[in-house]
Amino acid sequence: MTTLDLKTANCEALEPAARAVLSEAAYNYYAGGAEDETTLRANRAAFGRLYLRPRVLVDVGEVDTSVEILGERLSMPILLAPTAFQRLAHPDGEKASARAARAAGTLMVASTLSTTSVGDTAAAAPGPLWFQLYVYRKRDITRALVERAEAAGCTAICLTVTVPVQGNRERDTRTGFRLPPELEMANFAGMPQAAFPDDAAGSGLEAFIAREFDPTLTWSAVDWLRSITRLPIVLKGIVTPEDAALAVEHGADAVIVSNHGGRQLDCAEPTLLALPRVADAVAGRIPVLMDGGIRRGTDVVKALALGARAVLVGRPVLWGLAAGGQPGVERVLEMLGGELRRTLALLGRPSVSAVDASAITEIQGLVLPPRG
Ligand SMILES: Cc1cc2nc3c(=O)[nH]c(=O)nc-3n(C[C@H](O)[C@H](O)[C@H](O)COP(=O)(O)O)c2cc1C
Ligand SMILES: CCCCC(=O)C(=O)O
Repeated sequence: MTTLDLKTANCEALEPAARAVLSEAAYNYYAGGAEDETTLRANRAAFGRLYLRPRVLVDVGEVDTSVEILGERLSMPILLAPTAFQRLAHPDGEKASARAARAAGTLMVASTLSTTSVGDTAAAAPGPLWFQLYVYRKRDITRALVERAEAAGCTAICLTVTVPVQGNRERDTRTGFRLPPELEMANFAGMPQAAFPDDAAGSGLEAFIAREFDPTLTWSAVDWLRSITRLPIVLKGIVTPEDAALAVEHGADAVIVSNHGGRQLDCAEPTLLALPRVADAVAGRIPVLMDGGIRRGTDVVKALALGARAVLVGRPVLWGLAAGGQPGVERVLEMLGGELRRTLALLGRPSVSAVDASAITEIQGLVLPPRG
């Protein structure tokens, strides 16, 4: 990958460059979704159903993309979603992504299933870092993970609630997805949990999840988590108003509208369409974030207009990382941030807080919050 390639690409254009350097199994693990990948495609397609309503003759000489989330001021409402196994993409893996997030003035959510420990990731890029948590059958392990995240200085725990069992990822079954022997799940260093079961046919990750993740998890796990940490709790994977109301009731400090990038329940509703209903149920009591299919600055604006405080990006960061390491991820963030700034100017909304439902057209079948 040359610097020129990085300069000319947009987010989606980086995917082929990443594919060229990834193993077949790693590429398919990153790119893939569950079953027929209906939700994977629908997440992206939903953005095409919404159009923007530019206001003209507005002073956009200064455009402010900054936003505040859980007490942190970020340069833009674009965070790095938690994604597992980043050293499959590049030897610098999670450290490179965390440094790129820092350089861009935003933050990364470090996955439980990282190939770099949360302590090493935090040390590589001092600043705000959230830790994404999966709850294990063995609660001692879960508690130890939370303690490590706290010791590393993480500023929030992001509990992902979309994986009671793994989605049916046929690409990974076909490739027999597993980690190469030189990589481990570094948050479990020294524990049997650091490796996939070695006798599993098909996807090693699926066997690992079946063995370790707690499928009996209920809302009481959120109360338990609250009892063991004072860090803010962000619930990732809320897509219905019913669950949004429960999240607020159980003391969540923020929610992320997410269907796990179409990797878990296929045919789940695209997140852009779920977002306004969740935002409506939350009614401003806590911040609502969203992810799934964000590839352009206009996508970010559409999500903000439907009630999101900020968005997260998953796969584009992996493409940038694979194609160019830390500079590749920096380039992804620069492209998205630049597109966002230009979109706000063209839209006649000189700041993120000036974006409300009046920025988008109404589409039949979409329940939008009332016009601001
Ligand atoms: C390769 C890959 C690994 C992921 N690993 C995790 C993870 O460890 N924890 C988690 O909460 N979400 C994980 N996700 C889901 C992302 O956080 C995010 O919800 C999703 O990728 C957003 O959609 P996008 O890729 O279209 O931006 C992963 C997604 C991908 C593509
Ligand atoms: C399914 C849980 C493992 C990592 C992950 O979240 C993903 O691959 O999407």
